[in-house]
Amino acid sequence: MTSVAIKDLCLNFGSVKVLKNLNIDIDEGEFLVLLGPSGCGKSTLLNCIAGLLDASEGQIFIKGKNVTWEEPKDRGIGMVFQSYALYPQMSVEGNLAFGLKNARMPKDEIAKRIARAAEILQIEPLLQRKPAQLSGGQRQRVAIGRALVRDVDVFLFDEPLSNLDAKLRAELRVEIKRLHQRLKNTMIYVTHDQIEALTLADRIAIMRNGIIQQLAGPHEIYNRPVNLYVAGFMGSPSMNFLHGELAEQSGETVFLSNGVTFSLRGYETETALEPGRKVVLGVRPEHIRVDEDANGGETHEAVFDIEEPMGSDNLLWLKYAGQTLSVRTAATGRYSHGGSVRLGFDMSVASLFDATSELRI
Ligand SMILES: Nc1ncnc2c1ncn2[C@@H]1O[C@H](COP(=O)(O)OP(=O)(O)OP(=O)(O)O)[C@@H](O)[C@H]1O
Repeated sequence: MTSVAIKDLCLNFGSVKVLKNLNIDIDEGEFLVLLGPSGCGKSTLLNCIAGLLDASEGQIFIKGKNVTWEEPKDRGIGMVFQSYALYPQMSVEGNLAFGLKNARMPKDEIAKRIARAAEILQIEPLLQRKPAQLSGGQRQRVAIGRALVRDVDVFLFDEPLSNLDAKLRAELRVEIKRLHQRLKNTMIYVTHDQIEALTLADRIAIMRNGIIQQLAGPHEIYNRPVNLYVAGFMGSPSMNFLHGELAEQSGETVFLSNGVTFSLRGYETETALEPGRKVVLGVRPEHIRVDEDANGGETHEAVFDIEEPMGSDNLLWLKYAGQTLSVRTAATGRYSHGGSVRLGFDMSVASLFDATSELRI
């Protein structure tokens, strides 16, 4: 069943169109991540769903009810902000109880809900402390608790982990995933961190300039990006892009780039690969094999520039066909600047894009 439906949603700030005709159906219990660069409209979309901003056009439905003009408190949503938004003069317990007291909930029900949230989030020992006496991670847990006690259908998170250091961010990320598995609420989560998006999401909506570029599962987005933008945005370091054109040689379609020929054997597409078409070949750093691993099939000689050890593996930066390539490999310390490295490209996991439309072929 659909939990949140966004229909033809537009939002303008004066003459600036920030959200452009968005349509999304979010299933009950789904974890949807809104991902994109700063300024693409993620928070604006979340705020529209929350009712903190009014839509300029279109409608928002939550559990089948049109909530486009409902007050935030009547939408059945709980929101968690990056800034925690806790009341500094109140204890953790006071912060958790505040909204419920305002809604005139009976005391014993409030106590029951706080006890449950505190148990789920493991903040029982902190209930009498003030926010200033908590670490960043503990504060964010309390902020999540405040949404939890409201017993809402939909949780909205606006970059909840951005203020935390890397280690804590990774820990809380796992806790949020666990929380979702336990509660099975619908969650909509804004971030610009692609690791958070890939690890948490059932589906990711990649946004750019107020438009959704691709809405799909993490595997699909990473492996079959619909256009050059999504391909370049997901993955660190970015997918390698080689510019060139399609050609036919000995009855086979090949890719030519700066005088180098690549066989496209293994590349799956339903589109005709017409010779002469200008294209961009995209290959992820982990999909290029080096040296002995590259044996078998077509190989290419690239020139080694530098190596970046990443702990679990290494990044090699190479020059090939006048372009820079990054390659992720277990091999280390073997190469010297200017030396040659043999490469094998696996076309079954590569991406081809039309150079003009930038769409996947
Ligand atoms: N109140 C406002 N008035 C005018 N323009 C605004 C207002 N709020 C946001 N914007 C603009 O709308 C665009 C989208 O902003 P939004 O905060 O939704 O982006 P975002 O993707 O969440 O970015 P970030 O990750 O930096 O928070 C930006 O260009 C921003 O400058």
